[in-house]
Amino acid sequence: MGALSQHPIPEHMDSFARYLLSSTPSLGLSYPAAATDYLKQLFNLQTAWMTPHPGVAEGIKLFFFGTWLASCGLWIPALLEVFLDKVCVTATFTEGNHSYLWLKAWLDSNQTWNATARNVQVFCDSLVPLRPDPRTNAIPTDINWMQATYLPSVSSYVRLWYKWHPMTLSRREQNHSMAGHQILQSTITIRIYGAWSNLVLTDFLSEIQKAYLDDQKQTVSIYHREGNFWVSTQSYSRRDPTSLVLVPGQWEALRADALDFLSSREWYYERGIQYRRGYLLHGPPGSGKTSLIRTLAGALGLSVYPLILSQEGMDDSRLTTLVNALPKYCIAVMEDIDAAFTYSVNREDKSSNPNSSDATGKRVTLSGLLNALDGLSSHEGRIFIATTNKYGTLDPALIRPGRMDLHVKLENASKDQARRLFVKMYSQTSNIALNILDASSGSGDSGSQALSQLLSDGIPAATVSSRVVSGQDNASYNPMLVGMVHMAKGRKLDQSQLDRLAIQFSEAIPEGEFSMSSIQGFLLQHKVDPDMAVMDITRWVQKELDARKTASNVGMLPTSSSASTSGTPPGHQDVDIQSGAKFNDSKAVASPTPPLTPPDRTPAALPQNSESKGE
Ligand SMILES: Nc1ncnc2c1ncn2[C@@H]1O[C@H](COP(=O)(O)OP(=O)(O)OP(=O)(O)O)[C@@H](O)[C@H]1O
Repeated sequence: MGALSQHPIPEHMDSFARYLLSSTPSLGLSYPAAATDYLKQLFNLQTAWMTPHPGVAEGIKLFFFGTWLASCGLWIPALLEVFLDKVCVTATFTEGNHSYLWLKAWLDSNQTWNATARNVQVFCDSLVPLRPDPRTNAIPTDINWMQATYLPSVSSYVRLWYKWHPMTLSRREQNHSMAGHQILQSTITIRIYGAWSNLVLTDFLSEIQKAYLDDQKQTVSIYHREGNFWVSTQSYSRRDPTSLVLVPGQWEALRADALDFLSSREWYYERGIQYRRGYLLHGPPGSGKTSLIRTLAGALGLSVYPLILSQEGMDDSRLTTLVNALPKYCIAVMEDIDAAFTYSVNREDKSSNPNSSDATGKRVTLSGLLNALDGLSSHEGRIFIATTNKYGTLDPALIRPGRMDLHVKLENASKDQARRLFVKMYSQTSNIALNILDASSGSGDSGSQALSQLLSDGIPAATVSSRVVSGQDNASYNPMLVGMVHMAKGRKLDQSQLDRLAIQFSEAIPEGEFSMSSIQGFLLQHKVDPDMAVMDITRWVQKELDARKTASNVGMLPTSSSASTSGTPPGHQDVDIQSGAKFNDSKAVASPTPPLTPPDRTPAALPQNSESKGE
């Protein structure tokens, strides 16, 4: 304590002690003697403690400075965030969500981005629409050309401009668990600077959505099931509706009905009717059911969601989950709906077939399917399309109006369809593909070199083609190529020559005997040689009919392919989508100028809410 007395009591402490003693008489101290001593000791003790070794004092200062700096590291970014929140808009786009595809389509079509992109990850996709080459500003014409698209590299920043606003993009990737699978999920965050209101983001979103929709006009996306989710896995170029050779008016009527449905949301809401539409496409194999769905999806600009009812692991509850997870405005497809149930698709037939469940013991039941189709969730703009080759076996409850509103019957090729398919195949616009392996050029890949070799061996193109495909080979002829060879450009036909050959061709095709796909297959064998196709058709038809007769004799095939079509399910009449006449009446359908009445909204075509499901 001796050291403590070295420190003189400061003036202000003295006055403070006086004040303290006057205000706290309970301490029982009298100033100055005892109290002064007491305070002196107290003060000296304190100052001694606060006057450590100079090195320690510096350390303490350093400690406080470090703490201050560290707190700056916390509050400066927080303050910056508050500031940026005021002047920037930040938005995140996660892979798997539609908005991510919008952003990607916008980036793909953004010329500044494509011309200035650095530090990027490159993707190559043959189905992305071709963009002009930034160097030449021209669309690449080489048909092997695949469009490269860029995304910012992971963890890098990219700077762009959006309508006079600086913008940054950054991309992250994270492992994400989905239905037991680890999926690498990418997230892109954009920040638009100088955006005082959210309107800039609204503008941006509508711009990127438009870019996506513009792309979608050229391709159709197909989604697939991953557990209980839908993921986009594929896209394909839209099919030109004119390449689909149907009964006149059939395509136009179906398309008009679907377009009218898509623009009739209010109509459905006002009447309290589920805003959904169902189409049932039925007809023999190869009559174009799948092609029609794809073409329709392209024409409507909707994505396709296949509901594969017989897929392993699919049961009622999963089906309902998947149907509920469908987005607004899409096409859900149930192909070969009859095959979903290995027993008859009829509620009366309750015989439980031991083969009817998959290895997991799960399967979809008819009641489950009906419940999923009717569903409690909103069906906002969904189009359900089912296909079948066995129309007659389907349960009436499944295909009644309200579930399957329009039944579209596709048939084996008529003479008229065969003629139009021929014209389509050999019209000059389709010669584009024929230039790929132009043997006469002698240049190019090994395929065309092989063909050049054949030609230089003195075998005329048409001879090789026809000998290989027409089965005229004799023992001494050992073709080096089996199947259709693409020899050279086809003979150029003017319209009258083409029409004349097409009529000759169609006259050899028996009405309603062959599927469109088998005729297409035949024509593909002669794709550069229309004359040979006409010469060979009679032989081919006879061969096919003989083969059928043989097969039917051994009990493998019905004598006529028409027998394989379906019939009409009990209690149901087909609705002709054009005229309201029975769809079974092919003559009415084939009328060259079908009346295009408005899509049916007759009471019969609307859901019968009162009808119980799955009874
Ligand atoms: N009406 C048609 N017009 C043009 N091509 C057709 C037509 N029908 C079928 N094809 C062609 O035949 C092939 C098979 O057609 P698609 O798969 O659409 O038939 P499908 O009726 O769905 O057959 P399946 O019942 O066996 O699934 C396709 O290459 C398609 O282009």
